[in-house]
Amino acid sequence: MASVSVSVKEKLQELRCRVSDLLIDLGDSCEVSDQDQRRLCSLADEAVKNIQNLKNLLSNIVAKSVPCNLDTYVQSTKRSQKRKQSEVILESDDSDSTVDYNEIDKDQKTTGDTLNFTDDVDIFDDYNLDDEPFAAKEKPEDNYVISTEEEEALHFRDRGTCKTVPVPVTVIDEDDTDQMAADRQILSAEEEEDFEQVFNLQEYASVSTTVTEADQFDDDDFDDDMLQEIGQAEKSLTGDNSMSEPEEDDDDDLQNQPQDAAYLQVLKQYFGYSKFRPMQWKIINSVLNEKRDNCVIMATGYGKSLCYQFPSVFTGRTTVVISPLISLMQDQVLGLKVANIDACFLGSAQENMKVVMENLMKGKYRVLYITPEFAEGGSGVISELNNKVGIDLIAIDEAHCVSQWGHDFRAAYRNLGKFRSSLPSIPVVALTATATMDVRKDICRSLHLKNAVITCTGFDRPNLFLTVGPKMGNPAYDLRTQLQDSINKQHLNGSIIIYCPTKKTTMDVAAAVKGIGISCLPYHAGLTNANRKEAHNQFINNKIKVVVATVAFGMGIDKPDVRKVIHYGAPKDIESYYQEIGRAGRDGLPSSCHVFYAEGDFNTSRFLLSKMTDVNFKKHKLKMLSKMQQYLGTAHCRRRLLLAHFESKSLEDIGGTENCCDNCRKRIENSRTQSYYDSKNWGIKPTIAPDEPLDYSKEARDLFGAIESLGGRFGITIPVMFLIGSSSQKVQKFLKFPGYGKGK
Ligand SMILES: Nc1ncnc2c1ncn2[C@@H]1O[C@H](COP(=O)(O)OP(=O)(O)OP(=O)(O)O)[C@@H](O)[C@H]1O
Repeated sequence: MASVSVSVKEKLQELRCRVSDLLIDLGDSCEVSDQDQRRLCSLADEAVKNIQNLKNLLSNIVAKSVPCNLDTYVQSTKRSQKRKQSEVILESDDSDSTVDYNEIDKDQKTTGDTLNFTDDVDIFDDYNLDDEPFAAKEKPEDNYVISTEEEEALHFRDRGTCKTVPVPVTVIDEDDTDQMAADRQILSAEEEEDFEQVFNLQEYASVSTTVTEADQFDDDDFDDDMLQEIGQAEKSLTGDNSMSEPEEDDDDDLQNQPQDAAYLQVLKQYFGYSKFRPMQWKIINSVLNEKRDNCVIMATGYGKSLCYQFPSVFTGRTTVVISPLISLMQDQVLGLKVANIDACFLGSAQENMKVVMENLMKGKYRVLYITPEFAEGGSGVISELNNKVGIDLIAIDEAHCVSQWGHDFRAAYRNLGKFRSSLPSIPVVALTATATMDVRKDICRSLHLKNAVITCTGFDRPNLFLTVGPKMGNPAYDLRTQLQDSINKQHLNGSIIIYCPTKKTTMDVAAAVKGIGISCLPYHAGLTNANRKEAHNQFINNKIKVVVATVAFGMGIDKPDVRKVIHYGAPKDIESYYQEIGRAGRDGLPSSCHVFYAEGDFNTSRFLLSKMTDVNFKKHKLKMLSKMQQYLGTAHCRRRLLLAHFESKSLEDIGGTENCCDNCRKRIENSRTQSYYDSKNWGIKPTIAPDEPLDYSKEARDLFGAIESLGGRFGITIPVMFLIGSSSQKVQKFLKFPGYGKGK
């Protein structure tokens, strides 16, 4: 008998990756011959049979050892690596990239050794979460043991009951072997964000079964009423091209600034700001002087960090910050140290843990960062800190992770309510940039906030210009216009992030960008830690102006001069999109956000959703997906559509200007043309009505009619020539066919 090894799970993971890649490729493919269709079908049938065999085998193994539902087990292989992990292979080449288990050090394990988890081995908080934005991580359960035969069979070897299993290996592209080897080397890179969607869905699905009726809600879609309201607001604003200013620092009334100059002095001395932004002081005051809980929803880049960093710098006590990412915490600690504020984090990447703990208890640090997993088991440390030094507040950053209905659910966040209850006298401040009404309620309820002050600054980022365009599938061709500035000028003023949905697209797009003469680097979880750090540093330090990345890149990026965020492929949902474009224009200067998309971009998501068993959750995710589709396809103001997801208030004052979005700009230009025609009394109408979406249904019907009439044998050119009644030789033989010249 042998413990089930990481490589078994990796194989399963690879299998999942291959299948998902195939689906993505399929989404983009256009024409497949009948013969190829048949071959594909028979290969797919064969693969399905083999997967069934694999499931049966796993079923036997699992039934012997761990009582769990097989489907859940197979589908959540990735999560299982953390939850039921029995071995971890120690890394050799890049200590940063791997697990830093104190327990391993003690046992003096060496590279290549395996570590069997037992109850005494506490791996809490020991994953490097750098690349695992919101991976659920839980204390592993006991080992379970499988036979050598079973394990070998799981390695897809031709043995025993598993004779038919080898097929998945043949599906792996040779080109991908390096990539997979890289994936194997780094435990944290297993969290491949290409499949984040799959895992999130599965995790949601498994968790959502525990949702009580009270937890469920009906999320409003962008229904007709809402679109009508948006349309009316647009009409009322047509012609107004003044740029609405962000509600920003100008508001200097008494409520926004402290009476006592001592606060402003600390603000200046440590943070370098001469005044608080609106709402910052209100939150700080309610924590420091009223000891109130707070739920803070602030637009991206508004200044949430100061709200929790300031209090303990002022009092000389400590603030505990719970944050989802080690890299984010490392950046923040570094930033604070530069400002001469002592800070630390407790987690795997912390060296000299003993010294840090001693200093912590002596009151050296103003800000202590921990992960939610640490909080789960670390309330003892925190209450000791409170007794010895005093804690001003517990801040829960990215608090939307607490909600299953948000876009980045993380299981350990769900347990922070218990952590909070164990320290009832310390005020809690939950902060996020993206929370709908229901997510806000979920945050307050799950974190057990008491009589919380709710602050919402509004979500609008008026300096971001929003546009959408078709994705033709050739990145170099598609991106050329968007990157024109960079091509023309040697030194682009500001930086660009290009987001792609998969690792493969990331590499393709990066190659295309390089091909058109712009230096850039890719960033995704399949690269080594060193490569990712390199890309990150070069981007932050302006050595490269363009980074092409999956969504793994960006959380905590506070680069002020990102001038463009481009999505090459539809974003996952509105909330993720809002968060991702939040990295543009943080200095408040005009910046733009463009999405290239094609209808097929949603195919994979739809397919995955169709497999979900939890009806309510599936419904919710489908709504989120269709909202994103509506955003991309709308002829109305995109900004209002985007904000309508978060705001319940009237959107009349928002957007509608030339600098708002492509649709508003078009509408204003058209209305100008209309006025011009009117002033000339020419009686000619512009071809496009100023405030109405265009109806091309007749043209579409005619085109389909022409395609049908011609027997569906041609591309688009011949049917169009046929429709317009062309006299070209090419359509001469079709003159008598029904529909010829119908579109003249
Ligand atoms: N009172 C202030 N005056 C001037 N600048 C400020 C003030 N407070 C914060 N900032 C600046 O605002 C920027 C954004 O701050 P911060 O990173 O805290 O935003 P955030 O709300 O956490 O954004 P995100 O949700 O996108 O991470 C930083 O560059 C910070 O220096």
